[in-house]
Amino acid sequence: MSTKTGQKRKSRQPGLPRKKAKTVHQTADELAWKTVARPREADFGAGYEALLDLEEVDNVEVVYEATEAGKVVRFKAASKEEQEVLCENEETQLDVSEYFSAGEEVAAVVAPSMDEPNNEDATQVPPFDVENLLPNWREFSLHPQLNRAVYAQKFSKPTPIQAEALPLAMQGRDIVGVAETGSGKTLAYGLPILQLLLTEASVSGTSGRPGRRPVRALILAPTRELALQVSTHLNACLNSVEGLASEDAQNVKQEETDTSPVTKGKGKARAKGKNARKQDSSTSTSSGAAKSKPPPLVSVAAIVGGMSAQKQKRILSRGVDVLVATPGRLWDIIQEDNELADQIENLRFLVLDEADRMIETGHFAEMDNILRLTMRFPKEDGAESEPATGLEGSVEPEESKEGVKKGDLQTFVFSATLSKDLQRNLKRRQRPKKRKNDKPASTLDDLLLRLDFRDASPAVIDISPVGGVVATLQESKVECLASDKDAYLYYFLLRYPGRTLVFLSSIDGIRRLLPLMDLLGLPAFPLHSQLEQRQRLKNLDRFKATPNAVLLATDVAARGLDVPAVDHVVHYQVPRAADGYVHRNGRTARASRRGFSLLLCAPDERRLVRALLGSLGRQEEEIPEMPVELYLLDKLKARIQLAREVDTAQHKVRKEKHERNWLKTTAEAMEIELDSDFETPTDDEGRSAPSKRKSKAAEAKTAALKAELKELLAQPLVARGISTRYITSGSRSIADEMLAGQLNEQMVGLMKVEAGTDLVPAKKRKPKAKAKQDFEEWEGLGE
Ligand SMILES: Nc1ncnc2c1ncn2[C@@H]1O[C@H](COP(=O)(O)OP(=O)(O)OP(=O)(O)O)[C@@H](O)[C@H]1O
Repeated sequence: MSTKTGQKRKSRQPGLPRKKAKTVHQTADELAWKTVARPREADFGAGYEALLDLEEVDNVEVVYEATEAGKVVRFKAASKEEQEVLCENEETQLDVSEYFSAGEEVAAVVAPSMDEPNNEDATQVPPFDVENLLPNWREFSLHPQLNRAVYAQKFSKPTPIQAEALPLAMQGRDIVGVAETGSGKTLAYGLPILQLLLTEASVSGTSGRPGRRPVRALILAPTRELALQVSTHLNACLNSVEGLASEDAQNVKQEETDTSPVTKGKGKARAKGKNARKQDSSTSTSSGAAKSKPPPLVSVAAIVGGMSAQKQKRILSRGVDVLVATPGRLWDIIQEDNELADQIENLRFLVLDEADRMIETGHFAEMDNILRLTMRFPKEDGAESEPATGLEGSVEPEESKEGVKKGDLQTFVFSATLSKDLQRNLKRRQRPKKRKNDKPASTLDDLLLRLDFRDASPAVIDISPVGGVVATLQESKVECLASDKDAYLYYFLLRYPGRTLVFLSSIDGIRRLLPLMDLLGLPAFPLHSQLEQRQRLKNLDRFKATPNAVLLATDVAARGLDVPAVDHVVHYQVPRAADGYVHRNGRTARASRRGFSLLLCAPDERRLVRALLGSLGRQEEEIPEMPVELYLLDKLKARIQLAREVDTAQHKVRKEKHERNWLKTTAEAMEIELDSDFETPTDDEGRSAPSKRKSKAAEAKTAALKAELKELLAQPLVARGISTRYITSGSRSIADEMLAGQLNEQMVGLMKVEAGTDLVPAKKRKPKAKAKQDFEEWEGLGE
């Protein structure tokens, strides 16, 4: 399955004789697009192949015509058919560079392609030996394709949320699922959806289905990254049997069928898939199967921002069974696509993933509009909905024992942080009762209570840990002055090497910290909303690929991002709300792996920490303190001080150069000859002596500071009591530990330990001394 998000369009091949081609006007969709190789510079690495595929088209001329509706684009293509269709969208000219520079505003689509391996033969998927290979999944009777995918991804057993949600979802129940971050919620709702769609498609087949296939499942996600991730995750279940074929094929019956198109992987495996396809076609030419490319059995696509409306429509028109979308972009498309609106009205599955975040991203209105389409009877302000009429499907619905009608919409709401109150209200479908002086119900309450659950009593599965803490997460904190946070962070990074995600509350903070990290020789990458999407993904990729890398991020990275192997999360600033703390921590300790979080808390943030933990039903003292060798910390402070000076000096030199260049360029543009008093040129020749001296001095100062920093960084950081000259002397001999490789590589004399293994319990705070008069006893009036 291929994914396409960008596009490169050639209007006409140079040198093509225009007159010879018989041209007709076509829409962008009707042109004969061909996939072209992705340039190396556009390679974002594993997991993000979805973001850019290129297409080109030959023998097409683009012409602009003025109409009453404004300027429109027409495509003149050499073709046999003589038709003229108006293409109204200027976006059809979008090319790759526009896509990159357009940042957040443009839309991207991850979508199935017809020329990739498809699972058309899923009806012939060989039986899977679930008894022996996946005994823990046996009871769910998954479709063989899903069993194979689960096996290929080495998911030996369902996670607790999956184990609870799957049977209920397969009974047709609506589900409100709350489980810790990284606990496999995506498949908890994804597997039941794919199970039903694969089973239905296996029975009915797809090739014969006429017209546009309707969207059966809609998954709404709050961020572009999360939506792409969900779609990739689900696609992996439809395709990823590659690993199985190579590693464990001998265990699986009818192994030869693993190389059928049904079992091809996506993403990295695509190249292999193509080769295999070539072989397939060479061996099966008689059947002609390789030539005809029917649509995939079940297709998953994400509409998340990044490309033209034309392309999105084209993807949808090919038929998408599971649509993963962010609400804003989806609503834009629905407004222009009545057919899609109809399909949303007749969905089989509706999923809200990280619903609470969707409100924060400001998509309330769009999400509300989309949800209205899914209601049986649009209702006012959360009023109780009417019961189902039974007219929804062509088949008479059957009552299940829970009162759910077969074929009805099933709604799944999942998050790691849905409040207990909201869960109860969702279940009862009640607005919280308003009492006098009550705060208004939250926007999220309002929104979710608009959901028209078909299930009289949606199942609530809440297996979120008490206080939001994942069992494999070790938390800690350091109380320090705000001005010392850099030093503590530096200390942490050297003391406990590992992949570390540092959350800051402002982009300015990231911009300040980044050069410091660079000067201190730490591999750090930024991630925030002002970076172009391309850069964001690139940095994420570098972070994944670099050992001990540091990602400096705002809360844009707090939810849903499933970056494997994040060892540590550092809250450089305390998050503003409790769920922010839970979700940030959730980027580590995922899928039962160990993880560690450190909260850097300045004195003025302590109240916030107390409130935040209080709302999670916890106390400040529960979070142990990270031990710090103050002797070494002082040495690190000296390094940081020097690095700051270098940064300031460099900044000054850069600023001066920039100003000189600006003056020169402006003068040239205005055709003004600058007075000799002005130092205009950037080259040394034309500049005045004092100016040259000044900048030379600044550059020399920077160079000297840099040399000083280099020297300081080269000096080993030695813990107190350790002799580096004679490793068997000093107050502690480190010879044996050195030989055993037990020592930290950055800090001489400290043991190599994982973060979290040497924590000290937090100090109990003394209760504030009561005011004196409290202790003075009334002794009555003297006689
Ligand atoms: N049964 C399983 N066994 C092992 N790993 C699994 C299983 N199911 C999913 N995973 C893996 O666990 C990781 C986390 O899954 P997922 O992203 O669905 O978590 P989540 O609960 O949605 O997290 P968040 O709340 O942060 O969005 C993914 O890398 C996924 O591949």
